[in-house]
Amino acid sequence: MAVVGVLALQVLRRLGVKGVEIRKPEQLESVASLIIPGGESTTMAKLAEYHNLFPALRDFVKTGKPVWGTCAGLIFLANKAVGQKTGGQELVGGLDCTVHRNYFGSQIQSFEAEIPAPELVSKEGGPETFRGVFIRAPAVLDVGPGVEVLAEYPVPSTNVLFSSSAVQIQEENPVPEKKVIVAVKQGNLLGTAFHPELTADPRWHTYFLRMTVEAATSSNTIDAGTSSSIVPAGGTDLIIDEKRRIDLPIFQ
Ligand SMILES: NC(=O)CC[C@H](N)C(=O)O
Repeated sequence: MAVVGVLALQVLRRLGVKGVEIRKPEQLESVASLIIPGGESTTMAKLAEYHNLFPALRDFVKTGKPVWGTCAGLIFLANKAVGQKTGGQELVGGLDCTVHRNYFGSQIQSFEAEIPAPELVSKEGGPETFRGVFIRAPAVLDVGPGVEVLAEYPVPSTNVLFSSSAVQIQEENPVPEKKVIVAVKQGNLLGTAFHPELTADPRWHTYFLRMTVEAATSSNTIDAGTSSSIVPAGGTDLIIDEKRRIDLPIFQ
């Protein structure tokens, strides 16, 4: 869990953005947006409970400031999760969708795939697809009306998935390719089932930074002034104000 958080911080650093680790509820008051990274959602929930972070995290979501949940973070953000350990786990909620915690199976069924994401490409440019790294990954089973689907993984019909997942494919009776939702957006909430910080492609990060800048600008928390620009791989400039640098915290 910590490793993923550190990797995520490295991507932000590469992009010239300051990330801070959130360990106490009051730290959430001074940040413009929040990334809830991957890990193991049951353990993360226990830690969040122990540090009394759930009420502050829910309040943060309600402020409308951008929150990005990736992998276990996506599970955290979902209104509903299935496939949980006995006794379930507390969720932050806010993202109107149902996720399956281990949709693609166990650790050894982790995989990588090229996935199209038209909305990401329209904002960040670059190749039509991104490389999705799925590690014991969740998937979104259904979404509410206000949720935009940003990426779907066309599960190859030869793939035999985890027996208790929503899709079961028997070899003697192959079903046609099924599209599984792996990235969603609802207002300022972003959810991804994969690990973008494990690839060299910064576009999901710059996409979220753009959301952060836009939200901060519209709520007038950024002064006009000297600004530097981040040029993501896609080529589109992302303007980040240098005077009041945006803190992008990693909750882990
Ligand atoms: N890579 C991940 O974050 C895996 C998440 C894991 N399936 C969970 O339940 O938390």
